[in-house]
Amino acid sequence: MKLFDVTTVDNVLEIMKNKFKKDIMSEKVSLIDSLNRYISDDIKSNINVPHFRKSLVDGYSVLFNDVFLASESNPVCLNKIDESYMGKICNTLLEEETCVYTPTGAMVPKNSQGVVMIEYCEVLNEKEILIQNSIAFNENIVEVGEDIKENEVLYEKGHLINERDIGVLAGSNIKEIDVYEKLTVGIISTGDEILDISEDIKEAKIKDINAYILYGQLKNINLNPIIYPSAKDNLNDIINLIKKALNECDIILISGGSSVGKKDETLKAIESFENSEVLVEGIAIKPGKPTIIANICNKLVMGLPGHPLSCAFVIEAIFKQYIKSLYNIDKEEYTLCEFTYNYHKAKGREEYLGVNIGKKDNKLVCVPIFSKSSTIKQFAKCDGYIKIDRDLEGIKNGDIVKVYTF
Ligand SMILES: Nc1nc2c(c(=O)[nH]1)N[C@H]1C(S)=C(S)[C@@H](COP(=O)(O)OP(=O)(O)OC[C@H]3O[C@@H](n4cnc5c(N)ncnc54)[C@H](O)[C@@H]3O)O[C@H]1N2
Ligand code: MOO
Repeated sequence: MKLFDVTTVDNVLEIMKNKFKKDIMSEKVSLIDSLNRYISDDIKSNINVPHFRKSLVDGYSVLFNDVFLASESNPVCLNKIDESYMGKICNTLLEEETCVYTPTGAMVPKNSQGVVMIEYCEVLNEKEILIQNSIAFNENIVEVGEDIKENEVLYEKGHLINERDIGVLAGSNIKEIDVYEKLTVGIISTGDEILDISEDIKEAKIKDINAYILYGQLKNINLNPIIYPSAKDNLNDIINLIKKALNECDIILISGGSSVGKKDETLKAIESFENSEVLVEGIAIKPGKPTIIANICNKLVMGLPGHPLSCAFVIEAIFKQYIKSLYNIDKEEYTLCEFTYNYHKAKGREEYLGVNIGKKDNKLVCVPIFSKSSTIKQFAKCDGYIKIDRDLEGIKNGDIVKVYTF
């Protein structure tokens, strides 16, 4: 009976980083195409945002001394000398006892010392406005560069651009971004029981989950995933698909068949290649132990466990770390939370546990979400996961843990 000779996570990462070093080139993409890409250079703002003083509300620009005593019972009458228009320069300067109508977002007069909201103003006629409320100095004015300063470093090299970032970049007049080139990753699901997306459920067959989760996980980290049609548990089928993927991809991920069952063909398929080398056969992690790491023609080929939860965790905890190392990113991103459960684990394997984050007594807390490795719904609902060190025997209620959020 074959038993796995498992390798620790640190050793696995060392092997991957040494064997599959790559110089990742940089390319320029349009702002919209920079979503979910790692930037290959720092990005600075071209401009101040806003680049002109503007009003936060619909109201009247005023001088502070004119209105600071104004109230409903003691209103102040000001002369309306102009209006500011959206998108236009306002050159008018305020003088004592004057005001300028300023809609939300329009430029305020250069010497404006605040904007009184229209709700607190009564229009007596075209020229006279009754101000019925005071304001603080410069209230309701957005100052030049208040949001973003010209030349401010917005994002550092290695940052992954998200949906909010592209808004920041658009507002900062950035049109093109330097990002790391995408590596192409082939996804091959294996198993007699696996149905492709177009096939309906029949017999004891199941729909392919792994290919789709893998696709999403890879897409989110600057990679170009290709889903190949699934392969039966047939050595030749798997070999042929690997050959095709070797021609088209930089990395190949094969899910299923990495364990010890009699139909588990991934290892045999890998070993059938002349230029192949199996580097890791089993990792000291839970879930995800039956993971294979191999080299075929100097390309990384991973045999991932078929169970969806295990497959997804190997990508989160191992593969993503390797990919980040290619972009020279060593920053760990996590949220510290108090663990609210007494969890026991066996020593010897690093363990990953999905968690949900909540708040208790103004503290961030997390609760573990338990599910079998064959399931996926609970995992999809987790806010993130924690890693429990190989040598620990568990975590106690009240311990502070790092939550790696999704
Ligand atoms: N006797 C033992 N049995 C198992 C062991 C073991 O050590 N001894 N390890 C278990 C662990 S842990 C895992 S994880 C799985 C890994 O199995 P394989 O990688 O060989 O994968 P399969 O046997 O092909 O499939 C396992 C399971 O996952 C389902 N599956 C496979 N591919 C997909 C897919 N693309 N989408 C959705 N579900 C998929 C498959 O139908 C099976 O139910 O082995 C344990 N067994
Ligand atoms: O380790 Mo398996 O990878 O738990 O299901």
